[in-house]
Amino acid sequence: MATFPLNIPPELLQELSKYTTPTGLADYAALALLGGIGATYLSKGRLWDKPDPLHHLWYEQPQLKNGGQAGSANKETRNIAQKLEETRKNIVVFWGSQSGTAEGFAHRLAREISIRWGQEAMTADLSDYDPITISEIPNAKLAIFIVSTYGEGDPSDNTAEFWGWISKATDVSLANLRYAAFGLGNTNYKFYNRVVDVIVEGLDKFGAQTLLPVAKANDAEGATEEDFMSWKDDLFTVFKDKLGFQEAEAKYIPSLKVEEDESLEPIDLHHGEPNNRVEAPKAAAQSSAIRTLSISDSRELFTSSNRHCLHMDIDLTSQPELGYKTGDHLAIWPGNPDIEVERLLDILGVSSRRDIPLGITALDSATKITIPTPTSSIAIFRYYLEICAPVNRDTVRDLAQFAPTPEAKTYLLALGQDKDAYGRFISQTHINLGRLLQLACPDKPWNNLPLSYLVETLPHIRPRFYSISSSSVVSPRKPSITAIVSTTPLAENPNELIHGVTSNYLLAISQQARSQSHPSEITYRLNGPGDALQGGKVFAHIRRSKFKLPALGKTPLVMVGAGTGLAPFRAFLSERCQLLKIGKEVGEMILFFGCRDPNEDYIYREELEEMQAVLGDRLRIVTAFSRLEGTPRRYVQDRVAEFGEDVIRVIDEGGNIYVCGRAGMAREVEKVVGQSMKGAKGWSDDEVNGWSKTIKKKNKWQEDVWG
Ligand SMILES: Cc1cc2nc3c(=O)[nH]c(=O)nc-3n(C[C@H](O)[C@H](O)[C@H](O)COP(=O)(O)O)c2cc1C
Repeated sequence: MATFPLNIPPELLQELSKYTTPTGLADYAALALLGGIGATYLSKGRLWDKPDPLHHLWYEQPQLKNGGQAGSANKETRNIAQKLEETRKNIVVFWGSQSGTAEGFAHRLAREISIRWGQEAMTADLSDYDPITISEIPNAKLAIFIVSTYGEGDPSDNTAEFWGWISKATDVSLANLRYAAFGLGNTNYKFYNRVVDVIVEGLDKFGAQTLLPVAKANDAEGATEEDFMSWKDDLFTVFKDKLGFQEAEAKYIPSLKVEEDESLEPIDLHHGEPNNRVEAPKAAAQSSAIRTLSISDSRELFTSSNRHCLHMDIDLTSQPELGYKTGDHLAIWPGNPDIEVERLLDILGVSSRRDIPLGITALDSATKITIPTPTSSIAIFRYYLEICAPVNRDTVRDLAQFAPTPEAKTYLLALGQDKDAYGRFISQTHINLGRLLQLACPDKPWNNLPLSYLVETLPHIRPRFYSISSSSVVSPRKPSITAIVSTTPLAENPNELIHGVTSNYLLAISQQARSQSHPSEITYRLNGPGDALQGGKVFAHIRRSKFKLPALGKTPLVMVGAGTGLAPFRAFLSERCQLLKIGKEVGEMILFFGCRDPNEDYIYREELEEMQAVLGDRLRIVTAFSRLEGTPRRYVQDRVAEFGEDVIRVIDEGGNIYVCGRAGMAREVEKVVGQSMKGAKGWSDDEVNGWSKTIKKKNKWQEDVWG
């Protein structure tokens, strides 16, 4: 074993030596010393996928917040059959969801099953129950699975345990289980809807009986919502024709009570602080708890007509327990813009009662409350519910029953009737709830629309994830993020802009620091609940990622990034510069970077040039510009194809390949590298596929991609 210039406890050294090659460890030991972060950095790379003996050094264990009822299901039975029995439910809708879509579908489905089909149904977070207990669900009951695929064909955090069980279980009989399954995915990803496929394969293998063929939503087509609704129609046909369920008029029956309670003191309320109590246990293995973090610096990397790109440094000094590793993600919890919050309060007629304490209670023991209670309507609309998203067609039809006038009712029923017409309407308007209510009935408040309906129906605010663009060695206490501010003109009405919730919230913070207003004059309560965010702070947490540099500095790298997909490579390169500065060997690197125009959105250009000067011919930067006047459009995948020979040589020499950006781009890159492999080695398609599977398994090909 190499000797270490660090004060590392012997037991830690012994543990580390199991996972890391001596040379690689030496590189990072030296770096760690330089970065002033001690031995903790040594856990990067290979330790990642092993049980992490150093976990506590990096990631604070999530802390549950006292008070409130949210998450109470965790204390209850983990046997789903027992839970169904205790709560007298006939149907369980399990959900596995990362960003909330599958979860929202599960709640909607369970409610519709109860209301329209008179069947007692409950939803269940897959992580709340022991997987084996599905084998005890009696044949008279039904289980429905709604699960999304994430990462690279991976389960969501809350599906991980169930997935592990169903993939590995032996000797299980599910002969009693009757089920239906729906998957959420996107064909831009290589492993399209893999999670639902694996789950269904497992259920069938163990003898479960399916009610109807598995169905899948494809987000690439923007059709997730309509795919879900048509599967739901098919399921309901089975209910009627095969199971003989009787259909009743769909009338809202609340499963929650949301009630004003003036006896509560404001000090006891949840004013909008994020819901660690619910979020933390689900994400415990992957994430830190949600914290209040300062933005120490922010600047615009570029500004064009309706595009901004922000660089922000986050300060971890007030959170000594919190750390990150190069390649991790930072999750930002946004607040909704004032204009939409006010619109909803007004249209519901609750503006003057916005601060009155609200208690939320479950009306039956199978209902889990996921908004912290007690709270207030202003907190609910500003911080807990996703009020800016376009309204789905099911909700449009549902809302008709609460309409203040017969005309508004007729309008909503007609609007929600036709799938294609509604699709066109949404692409022209991207209409959110407040705007829809205003459109349907501009003159009267919607007094009959219960808050409980909105709490049950609207998706809950989720954080947005950003790939950290700094190196944890170079900048251990200041992770940076690089955020493109999303402002999309409506396809059919380019003067109307759709503002991305989190990125515009970040832009407002950044503008405030410069005493300027948001360019579209959108305002937010930037001081946060109870002024917790005063002075440019955000609610945020750090999420572990598998996107990691190899342990050895001399391992060659190919990096392919488009737009803000450059973010993690800025981190990788600065880390490698640091290695070189301390006399370590650094391998060859090729960075492919794509953007529109070098004069518009070539982010971090000067920094890259400086790093190029340090790294010399170890780094080659290959650019692709898609909108440079007078030149043909070029994308990163075109450049990777051009440099195919070099890419293959680097891979053959043991190099790693990294891709960061949109999933569609990542697929194109994979295609062109496959073609280069075929040309160079005379391989067949099968051989290329086999090779690509193997190098991904070995973490030699890693992706950090999004929709
Ligand atoms: C980072 C990321 C990775 C994804 N990976 C996959 C994938 O490997 N396969 C797939 O079919 N869909 C993938 N998707 C698409 C999601 O499954 C899809 O957007 C789904 O609607 C999300 O549902 P949820 O909100 O319930 O998690 C991915 C989406 C994101 C943002």
